[in-house]
Amino acid sequence: MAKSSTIIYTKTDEAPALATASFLPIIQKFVSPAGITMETMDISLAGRIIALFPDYLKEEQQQPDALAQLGEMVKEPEANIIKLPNISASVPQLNAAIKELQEKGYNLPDYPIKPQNDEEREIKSRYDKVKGSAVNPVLREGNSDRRAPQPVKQYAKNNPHSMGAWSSDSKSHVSTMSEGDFAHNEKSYTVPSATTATIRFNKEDGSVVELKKGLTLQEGEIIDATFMSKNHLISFFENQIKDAKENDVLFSLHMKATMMKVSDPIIFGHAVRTFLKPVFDKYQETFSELGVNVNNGLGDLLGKLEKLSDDKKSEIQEAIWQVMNEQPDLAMVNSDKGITNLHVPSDVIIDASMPAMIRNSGQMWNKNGESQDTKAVIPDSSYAGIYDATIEFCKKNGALDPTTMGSVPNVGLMAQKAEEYGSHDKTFELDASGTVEIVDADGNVILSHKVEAGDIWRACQVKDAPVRDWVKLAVKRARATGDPAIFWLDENRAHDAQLILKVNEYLKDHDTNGLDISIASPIEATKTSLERMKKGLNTISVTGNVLRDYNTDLFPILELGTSAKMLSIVPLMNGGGLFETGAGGSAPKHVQQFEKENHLRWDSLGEFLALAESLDHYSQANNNEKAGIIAEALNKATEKFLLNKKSPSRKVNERDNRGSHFYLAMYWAQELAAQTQDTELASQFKELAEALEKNEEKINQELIEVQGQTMDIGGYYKPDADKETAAMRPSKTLNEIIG
Ligand SMILES: NC(=O)C1=CN([C@@H]2O[C@H](COP(=O)(O)OP(=O)(O)OC[C@H]3O[C@@H](n4cnc5c(N)ncnc54)[C@H](OP(=O)(O)O)[C@@H]3O)[C@@H](O)[C@H]2O)C=CC1
Ligand SMILES: O=C(O)CCC(=O)C(=O)O
Ligand SMILES: [Mg+2]
Repeated sequence: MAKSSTIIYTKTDEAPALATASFLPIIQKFVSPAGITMETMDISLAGRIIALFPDYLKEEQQQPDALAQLGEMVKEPEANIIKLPNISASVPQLNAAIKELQEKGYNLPDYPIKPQNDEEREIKSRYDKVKGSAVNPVLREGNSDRRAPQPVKQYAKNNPHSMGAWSSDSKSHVSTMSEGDFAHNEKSYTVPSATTATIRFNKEDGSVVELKKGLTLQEGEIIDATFMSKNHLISFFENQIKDAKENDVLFSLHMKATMMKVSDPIIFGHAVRTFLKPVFDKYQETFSELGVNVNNGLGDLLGKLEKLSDDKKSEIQEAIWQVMNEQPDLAMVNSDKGITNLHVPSDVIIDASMPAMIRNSGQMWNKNGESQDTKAVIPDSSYAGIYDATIEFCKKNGALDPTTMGSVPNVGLMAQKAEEYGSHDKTFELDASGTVEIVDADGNVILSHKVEAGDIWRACQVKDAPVRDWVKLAVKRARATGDPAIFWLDENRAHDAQLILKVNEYLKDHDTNGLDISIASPIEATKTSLERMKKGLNTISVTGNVLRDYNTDLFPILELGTSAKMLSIVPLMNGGGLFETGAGGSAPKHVQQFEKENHLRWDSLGEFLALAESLDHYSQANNNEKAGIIAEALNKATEKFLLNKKSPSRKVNERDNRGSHFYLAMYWAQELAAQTQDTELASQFKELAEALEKNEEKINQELIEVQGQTMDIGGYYKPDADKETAAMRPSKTLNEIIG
């Protein structure tokens, strides 16, 4: 049970976890006068791994399964959770985290990629629970409301970020499949009455495999099935590699291998294999012996070569470089270190990578560290069109102007593992040709596909209650803002056609008088939204789960320069509140900078916004006036923070994340001292405000003088808690004031 006096602040990974070590003590100081306890729950990758293996660990090493507990909590009306971004681990990240924990004395088993016996299969199935996007879908028992708050938008208009210029002769473009992909093979069905289904694979040789049993389907639920044809995918890659070479553009693959943890690493693997086909043809046997898993990227292959004798290693490395030379240049993740777009599946994540490319004149980095026109390869065509439409818009109109452009907030359907993002347990790479079918409890075949060996088949679900709630939230946002709302749904797509029937039906439950609510395909909706945006007008995008993810990086990155400044609320369907911080991730490169020179450029604005919403929700849910006043003061402090430009600098020896927290605290205390609704609170915070003001210079100095040195906090995935605290709270003066 969630206690009603408690707000949960999640402990996650990387930059957000570092920021928490500095910011949480400040929060605790400010909320305690309202009787609120801030409790942390550890959902970091390391924490989640440890929680999986109590039977392998010493008692003092064990940790409870905080994610499972939170998963229950979000269903209770008292839930009030601030959720920071966490690592959605690819296999290379998972392996690195396991290795770090093993080195710290945790007797954890290795992750068995190809389990050989029951014990290994059991270990793998445990690890698969923490792999990829394993946190967000569990916590998201509500739909999402993501937008740029007014002061943030105003700040961007007054202080525009750089936007790379676009020219009409840019060769950059999006390439996507025109047949054989998930989009083109999709079939969809709305369940008339509750049933329990089975996913059955009738193989060509006559054998039958039950891929999944006990799939419960609720009345009114939409279920889709589709597959990606391996043959079509490979010939698509072959054509695109050739085309990139001919047109002298960088080849760049954009996937969501973290969130789409089953399908997308396989697709990624096919890209690597196709790119290096002659090498794979020649050395397949050696690669199998080495246990190369190409789904983990070129990095895995190169790493495994280290096990070979020097001669053999050089021979294969030589062969790889030779093929790489003949192929088009790859977009680079890090040109200095020679890390390509195909090295690690979690290095290039489409939601963040495509907007970054668009903001950078449609260019990515080549091996010489120069930016160059790029072919963005997005195999499945379900959503690729929105990036194509945006790129074509920029070619025609030039870059958008942050000082005048409008906004595209989002209302996203994501509750209860909606759509593709809940498909992992129903995604299969097929080992033979045959027919995959979903069969209901009465033996009726609901959906069926003919497949070939190597195809990736998947089913996606969306329950009825989340759809109703999503429509309600869309109407609410349209009413609150007066802005037009567009449901981004394509009547020609099987799933969307089913959803459109529901949207039209459920809109009737609301007063939509005077509101401008329409339905348009994602491509048309992109065009309309961009045209309006250029004129300074706002358009609410009401989308499914994948476009929620894409749009809440795409538009914010163009509008605000980053999605870190988004307000990201999840009104939980049972009445609680989940407050996500920003729309971005955990920015691993910020940690690298921190370790190199003790400067953390993570901007906690997302945390400030989420915290204010959480306190406001708390105040209303518990009739706690003080919490409301503290929330309002925080919002005012955040405005002042923006106005006075106290965000972290990107450069060492200037104010970083820690210094930005100091300013937030000072402004927050000043606002609380100045308000007149609660004189007790005012007097409590007056002294604090004065102490912070008086020591401003000294604290700044203490926070900056520690920078410029390497920083070791005793680990990456599980840092040493004391070292982390010491690193993130280096100002003695500030610590004494905060306590
Ligand atoms: N909700 C969640 O839990 C999410 C988790 N993730 C996870 O995050 C990791 C990294 O993903 P990636 O796709 O690189 O996306 P990120 O959002 O972490 O990073 C992309 C870039 O955005 C900028 N950025 C994002 N947030 C901030 C911030 N608060 N302050 C300053 N800059 C910020 C940085 O750019 P620059 O430094 O150039 O300014 C950063 O390099 C992955 O493990 C991914 O799975 C990703 C998205 C959401
Ligand atoms: O859960 C994840 O892997 C990423 C989530 C994400 O990118 C988002 O919600 O915007
Ligand atoms: Mg995202």
